[in-house]
Amino acid sequence: MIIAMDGPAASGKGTLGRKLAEKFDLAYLDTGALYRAVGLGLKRAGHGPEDADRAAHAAKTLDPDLLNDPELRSEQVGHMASIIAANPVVRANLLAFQRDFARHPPSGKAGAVLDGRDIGTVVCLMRM
Ligand SMILES: Nc1ncnc2c1ncn2[C@@H]1O[C@H](COP(=O)(O)OP(=O)(O)O)[C@@H](O)[C@H]1O
Ligand SMILES: Nc1ccn([C@@H]2O[C@H](COP(=O)(O)OP(=O)(O)O)[C@@H](O)[C@H]2O)c(=O)n1
Repeated sequence: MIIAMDGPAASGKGTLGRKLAEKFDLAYLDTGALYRAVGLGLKRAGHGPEDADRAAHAAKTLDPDLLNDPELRSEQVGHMASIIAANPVVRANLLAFQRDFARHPPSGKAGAVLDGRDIGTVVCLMRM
């Protein structure tokens, strides 16, 4: 089972998505965190979000440890994420990560909840 939570910022995707994942024992992925993690990785390496090639590479080689970093939620990293999210190569590279998570949820879970702006429209289409 895959549950797609689509919606704009602060519409409650994360709140409801986490609750659904807990209730049905599913894996949960906050896809905004992926874009934020790319931003945080660039920031730590001393680069800006406009560096398209570096952002694309960082998205392909995403460091999963960054997903749990407290700085992920900072306003600066959120701003970087919004610039990075406009890069089509970054989006394509993160698509692979998201689809893999949906197809093979971690920890042997029977399904996944994905939250983001484009889950039902792009990431988790019927024939992905
Ligand atoms: N059903 C709800 N009723 C009232 N407030 C809510 C509800 N769902 C979420 N919120 C609040 O709205 C804010 C944004 O929720 P969040 O789940 O972070 O949104 P998103 O993941 O879509 O950005 C949070 O402060 C959260 O506590
Ligand atoms: N599926 C997604 C999730 C986030 N994003 C972008 O990633 C940035 C960070 O998202 P966020 O963590 O603040 O998540 P929201 O609660 O704003 O959806 C935002 O600028 C979103 O536009 C995206 O483009 N596609």
